[in-house]
Amino acid sequence: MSQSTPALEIQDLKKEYEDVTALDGVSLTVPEGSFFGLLGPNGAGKTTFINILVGLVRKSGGTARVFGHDVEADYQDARNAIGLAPQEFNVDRFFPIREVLEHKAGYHGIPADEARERADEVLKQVGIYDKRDTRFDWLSGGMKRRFLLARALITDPDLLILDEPSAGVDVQLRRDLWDLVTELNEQGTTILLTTHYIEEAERLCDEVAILDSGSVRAVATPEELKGRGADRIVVELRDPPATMPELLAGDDRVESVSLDGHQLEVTAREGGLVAPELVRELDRAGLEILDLEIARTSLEEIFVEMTRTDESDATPAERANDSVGEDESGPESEQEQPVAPDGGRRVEGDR
Ligand SMILES: Nc1ncnc2c1ncn2[C@@H]1O[C@H](COP(=O)(O)OP(=O)(O)OP(=O)(O)O)[C@@H](O)[C@H]1O
Repeated sequence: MSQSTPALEIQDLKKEYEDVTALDGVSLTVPEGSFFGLLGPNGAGKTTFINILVGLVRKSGGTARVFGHDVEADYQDARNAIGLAPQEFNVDRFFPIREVLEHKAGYHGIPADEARERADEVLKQVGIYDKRDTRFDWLSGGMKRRFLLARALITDPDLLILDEPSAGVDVQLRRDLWDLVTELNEQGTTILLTTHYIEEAERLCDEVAILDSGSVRAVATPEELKGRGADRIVVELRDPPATMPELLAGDDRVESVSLDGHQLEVTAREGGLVAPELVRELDRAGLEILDLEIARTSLEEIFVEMTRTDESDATPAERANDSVGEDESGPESEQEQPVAPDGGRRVEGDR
């Protein structure tokens, strides 16, 4: 396997704002070409992390390199490699959006005629070319998001950073954004995405880091993370016995077995592998199965589990920060059922 320079190499990165520790020694490697998700609750340190990469915030310690360029010692090269679509609408509001893009391109050293071409190209790419002579203020909320993406793409960056791109956008735009960034990633652009929509990370990212209170809790593929939670196997029995024979004895993947009426419920890691063994044992015991369902743990549940403990000890500053995240439409999977709320769930397990 060829060894390319990682898009991001972060070692022991720290940031303190007076008495708040926003980053508490973050180490991460984002391989070139990957689609990497940075997940974390409000106040976890995601924006601080991004702002250090683009030179808006000065780190208190550690190192951060973008394609090998140190974000401080080699600031210009590091910055030129990044296209950032930020959370806030920090745009020059008084110029037609095409001009804003041309200025930005010029700032990065792209000659004027090329800048115009490039501006048109990215406006078409994000689907707002017909608004090219409109000023930013007059765009709809969704168009503003599209524009931020266009502005991030104007320099044809090797690393595209999307900070909460789906906040407050409708389903159609979200899909469009997903298609566009997937295509960019397939063409070789490395993507760093921060999101509160776990479904988004699950669909798009090949690797995610879970950041909580300034520390990385886990780095893994969404699939691996889901594998760390307990799945639920629910079996409906035709004639449940008065006393259930012991099932799955000695299988250390199994966390609980319970019978409620006709319904037998087993919680276990690797539910898909445990289920056939359960079926064999029930069969041997002469118990007829009417229905069987396996509910896999969602990434959402894993995420909530990993970040829950610290929520109650959040500092007032952290809690206050909760209100910063502008009126979001809320998590999409509130209806998810909790699995095995017994504190016994393995979330850090490394198999
Ligand atoms: N300029 C600042 N001065 C003081 N504290 C700050 C500053 N910026 C951020 N913080 C604090 O640092 C911590 C991390 O904030 P940050 O904005 O990086 O989190 P986040 O993960 O991006 O949150 P969100 O999801 O709400 O955007 C929070 O406790 C926040 O209150």
